[in-house]
Amino acid sequence: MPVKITVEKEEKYTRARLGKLSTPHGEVETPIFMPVGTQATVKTMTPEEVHQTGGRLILSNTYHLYLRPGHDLVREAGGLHKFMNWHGPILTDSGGFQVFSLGPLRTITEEGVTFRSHIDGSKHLFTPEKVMEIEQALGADIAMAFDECAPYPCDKEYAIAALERTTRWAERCKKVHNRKDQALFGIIQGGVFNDLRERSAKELLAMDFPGYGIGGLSVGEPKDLMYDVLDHLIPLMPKDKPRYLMGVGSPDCLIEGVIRGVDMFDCVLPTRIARNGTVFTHKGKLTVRNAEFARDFRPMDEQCDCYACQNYSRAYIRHLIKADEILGIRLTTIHNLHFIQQLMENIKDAIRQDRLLQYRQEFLQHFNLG
Ligand SMILES: CNc1nc2cc3c(=O)[nH]c(N)nc3c(CCO)c2[nH]1
Ligand SMILES: [Zn+2]
Repeated sequence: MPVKITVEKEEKYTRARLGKLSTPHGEVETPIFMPVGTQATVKTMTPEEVHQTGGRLILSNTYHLYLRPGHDLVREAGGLHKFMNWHGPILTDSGGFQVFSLGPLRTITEEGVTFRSHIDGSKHLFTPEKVMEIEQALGADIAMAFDECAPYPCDKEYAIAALERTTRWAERCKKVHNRKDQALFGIIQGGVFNDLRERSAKELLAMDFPGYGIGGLSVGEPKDLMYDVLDHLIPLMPKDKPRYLMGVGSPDCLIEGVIRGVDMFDCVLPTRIARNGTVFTHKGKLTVRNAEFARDFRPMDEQCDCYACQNYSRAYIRHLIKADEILGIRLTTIHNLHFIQQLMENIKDAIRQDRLLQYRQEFLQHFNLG
């Protein structure tokens, strides 16, 4: 069993749980936030900085690495861990989401998805079998099955067709996946329809994957709708397998997801907004590039002990960003990754003390959303 979760403690008043996820590249604590390293790098960070800010398990993308530099090259390099010098666990997404977000540039058939590269417009076909070949060549510890992520909103017929295809494609992935040191996770679909979610879960649970992604969410649906899907779905999932809510999320969604029993998260938000000069602080979001901070010599977040907040002022970081100096977005990225990982540490502490609902209250009080 290359990947296994051991639940250490269930929080008394919620479905939250503290766990250990063991993988061929080491053991990590859950709940866990995975920084996104789409093209085999967490943008602007060295692996040491990703680790320093609290990152332990990172995500990379099959779609992007297949197109550039190519999975054969990564295999020749000795696999993704060696290629990018990250020696902790890695998870690769299957491209299910990426090719579907390509919109008109792609065509879905039972065989797979034909799409045009966003890089040079060349034509490609992703089938479940092809995606498994790519993910096995990349060599991540966890490989996601090739799925069809239905958009939001979509009518029930569309969600049914996408769910049924996702189940058939999951079978095809399982049939050809044979890398023993890599865990294949199924992905539950079903849109925002609880009866379809139940059906997708049942069909995929019957295939006995070692872990499950919860797909088709964080695609523009209202947060309350996402929470409602989780409230209905998670009780149907086995307690001894990891639950990975794909593409989530913002600080409030991380807390709400943990409360509902989610173990794993990934989201580009912290690193993406950092590159736009916006950071999370204990008092909400702050866009440090704004003129109001030109002569503000305080740290970005006065309660933060990250490298950026301990050594640099808002004025300096704003100056760097305005001057297009790369150090600027490196510092905002260091801070945002540290902030999110610190939030996960606080959440784990709250689970240990059975006070996660109080922690939610305390955190959301100051952290004005938006
Ligand atoms: C940002 N929101 C989001 N929703 C997602 C939904 C899916 C999904 O349904 N399937 C797959 N394979 N990946 C997904 C990803 C990429 C990973 O972050 C998503 N990302
Ligand atoms: Zn900081």
